[in-house]
Amino acid sequence: MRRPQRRALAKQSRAKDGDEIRLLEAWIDAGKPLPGTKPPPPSEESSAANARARARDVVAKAAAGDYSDYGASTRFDELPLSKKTKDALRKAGYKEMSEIQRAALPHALCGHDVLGAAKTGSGKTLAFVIPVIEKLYREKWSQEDGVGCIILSPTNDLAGQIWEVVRKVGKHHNFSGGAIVKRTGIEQEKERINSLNILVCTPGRLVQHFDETPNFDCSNLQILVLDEADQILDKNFKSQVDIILSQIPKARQTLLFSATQTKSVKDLARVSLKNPEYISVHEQASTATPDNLEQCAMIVPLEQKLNMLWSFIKRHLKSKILVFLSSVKQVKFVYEIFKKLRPGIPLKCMHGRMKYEVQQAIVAEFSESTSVLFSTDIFSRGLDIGNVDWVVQVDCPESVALYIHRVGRTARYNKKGKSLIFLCPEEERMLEKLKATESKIPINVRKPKVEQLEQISQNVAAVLVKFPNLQQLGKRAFVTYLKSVYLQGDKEVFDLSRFSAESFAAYASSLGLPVTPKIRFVSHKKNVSKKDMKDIDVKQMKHKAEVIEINPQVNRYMLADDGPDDDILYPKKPNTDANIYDGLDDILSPKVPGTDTHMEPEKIDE
Ligand SMILES: Nc1ncnc2c1ncn2[C@@H]1O[C@H](COP(=O)(O)OP(=O)(O)OP(=O)(O)O)[C@@H](O)[C@H]1O
Repeated sequence: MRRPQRRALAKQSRAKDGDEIRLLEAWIDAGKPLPGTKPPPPSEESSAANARARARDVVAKAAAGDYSDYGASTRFDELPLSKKTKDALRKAGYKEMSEIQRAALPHALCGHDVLGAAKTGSGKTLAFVIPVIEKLYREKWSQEDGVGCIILSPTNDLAGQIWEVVRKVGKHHNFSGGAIVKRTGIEQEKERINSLNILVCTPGRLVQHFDETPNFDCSNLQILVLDEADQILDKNFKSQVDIILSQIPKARQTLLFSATQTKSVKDLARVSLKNPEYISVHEQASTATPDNLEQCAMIVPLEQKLNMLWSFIKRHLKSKILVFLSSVKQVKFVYEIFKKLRPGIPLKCMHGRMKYEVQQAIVAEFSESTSVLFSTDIFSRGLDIGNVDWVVQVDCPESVALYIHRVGRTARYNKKGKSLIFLCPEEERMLEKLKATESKIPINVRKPKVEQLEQISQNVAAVLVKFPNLQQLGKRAFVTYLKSVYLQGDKEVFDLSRFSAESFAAYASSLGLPVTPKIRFVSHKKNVSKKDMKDIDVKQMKHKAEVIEINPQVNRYMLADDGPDDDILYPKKPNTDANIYDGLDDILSPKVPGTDTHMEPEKIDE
């Protein structure tokens, strides 16, 4: 007897939806902002009761055919959104819109393409998630309609986080979807992917489906979203993004968001935006980083970095600290050594070679506890962890943009935060870049307090004697650090030839290593160029490597010592942890009904 009742309720709900959709469409059309317009500054703060009454009034007027210009709204409940979305937003505690949401939502809701830029932690995710949900709702999208929206993110972790926001905002709707983030279950996923309405994934994983999943069909796609758009459109993702763009319809809405937006016309031409709205809410701001962020830099010689980091942690035992290092080996080594030395605060580490589930567990633990998390750049963009007190950059970021994303893991959405960057004297050019007027980064340079610096290299050396496997790891950390400097494109900042042989020896000693690992620079007889190097079988070359010298002047490629293949130097590619694009680790998590990452189909409005 329950079934007919459920069916009747579903029918009733659909009829109700139909009425609401008609109202929303009329409202969106009648009150839509003109192209190129920005919202007026919000009027004087009114009381919460007034705001609620104003919102009720706006909705009642719309129902009576008197449509407001929602482009001036300050609250979510004043926008032409479905009741299901408004209820979910209210329950999640979202009432007032942030600047980027005020500016972008009215345009995105009425179907414009949007290119949105706003500082880190300013609420860009809701600015694209809400229009996605609303568009599919107004199109009466159902499972049978297949993939209606693709949201591309540069990493699995960020895809998972975006999916959680989609789930939260869409919880009263009937769409299916998921973050495509786990390798296991690909076969199961292939069977289901065509019935998912919203896919959140990295470009690499999506391409894998275009290649491997028979009948994978995106011909009905309504919206494409690129989060961290500047990164998705850069050269590392180019071939994957080109494949995706060739497989999806041109008649679609496209939303691009990032804290450091691409301005390259060539990049934008690739995504074929139609009369896009360029929304850059903080363009006139005096800083490119959050206002509540206090930033400082210290010039620290390479061999003092570990001492400095240790001393910093010891002086901030009650803080939540996120530490960026340049490679997986660095992260593992510093984590293992500090764990043995016990600074008096819980330590964690995260990098792209970990299983997605492990990463998720670490992120969850880190969100909830006072601790130190050592991480590669897998964590630098988009991830939203509450209450990070400090971001410490032990190794120099590859660009000013990456610096902005890394420090943006703290001081999120009106919260306060602090950041510290260690720069070697050889990398001072980066300091000039950060301090340049156009970078708009208010950074103070502080002198390290020598009296507060604890020298730990002897303790580290003692740990290495006790745990020989750590000695091997230390050696790898040394090699990969040099390798990462060598691989960086910006040679004004990253130039191994500026470091002396003595500083390498001192650095090795600071890592507790009894001797400086031998780094082999292969000077190829034929003077191989970087371009030609791509065609060389690096493994084969390794066996007959002509080891010459540590001489950064020669036109050379560096081969690591006799370690495993991942220490061989070869041109930078996507899908390596150093580059944070975890394409190879992209794994799909199938959205099986009943699992908690599935938007339940056919759920009736509560
Ligand atoms: N209108 C709002 N009211 C209250 N909190 C909000 C609002 N919008 C977003 N937030 C919160 O602000 C935090 C940052 O939001 P979000 O992750 O979307 O920032 P972002 O701009 O995408 O940052 P990034 O550039 O680092 O990716 C999140 O915890 C989110 O829940």
